[in-house]
Amino acid sequence: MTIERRDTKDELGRAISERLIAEIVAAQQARGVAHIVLTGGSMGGLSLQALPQASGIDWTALHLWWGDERFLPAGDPERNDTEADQAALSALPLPAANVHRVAGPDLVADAEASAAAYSSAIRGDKAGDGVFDVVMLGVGPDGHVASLFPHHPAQRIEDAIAVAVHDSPKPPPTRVSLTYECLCRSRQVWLMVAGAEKADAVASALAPDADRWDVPASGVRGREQTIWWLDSTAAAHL
Ligand SMILES: O=C(O)[C@H](O)[C@@H](O)[C@H](O)[C@H](O)COP(=O)(O)O
Repeated sequence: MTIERRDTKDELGRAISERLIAEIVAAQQARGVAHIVLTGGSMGGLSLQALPQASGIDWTALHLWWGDERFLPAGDPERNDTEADQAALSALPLPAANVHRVAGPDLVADAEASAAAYSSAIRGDKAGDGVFDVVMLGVGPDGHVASLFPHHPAQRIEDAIAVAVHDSPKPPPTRVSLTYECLCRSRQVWLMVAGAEKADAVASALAPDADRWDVPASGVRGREQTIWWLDSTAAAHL
């Protein structure tokens, strides 16, 4: 586990974005393809900011996924992918088929059907082992990651890649999330946190006795690397 600190949220976002480009290039060199999981939240857009100017990326060999999605129709301003589109994706020369969106109510009957379709997409992909190169996750002030919330039963689902989440404490109430099992199969997991209101969650997640039921962010790790990207205010209680 590594902690990367930067003074401000902007510096943090820039550093993440530059490192992301380096990891995409490295994955493509090593395995011919890069599978990256994006996050919503305020760090989501910041993490993508340098991509439109990146050189050295084979755009046809880059696949993008999401750690969670709000169960809303395509293009809804509240969807995590809409935010990513606006932040950078629409400016990237990426084949549309490489952008793996979570289906909303315009495409499937319910969040269960969406989670099943998303799981099949991950399983059926060329990297069908579900091993992502980098999973990026924002962390909520309550310690949630993706749509795995403290004391929420969706956290307890096993033997699944993605789950439907109902009655989310953070609106909107219906979502689809990757499971711990899937997230922790990734090579690298990055937890990206900025802001004083997250300092307690960061300290709790990094405490040696942290329990993921109480602090979901403490339960995700990469197989090769786990990086906590923190600005100075989020790191204040460490
Ligand atoms: O669907 C969501 O609600 C987001 O994906 C969520 O999980 C987010 O990443 C965190 O809440 C951190 O968000 P901020 O960085 O905006 O605080």
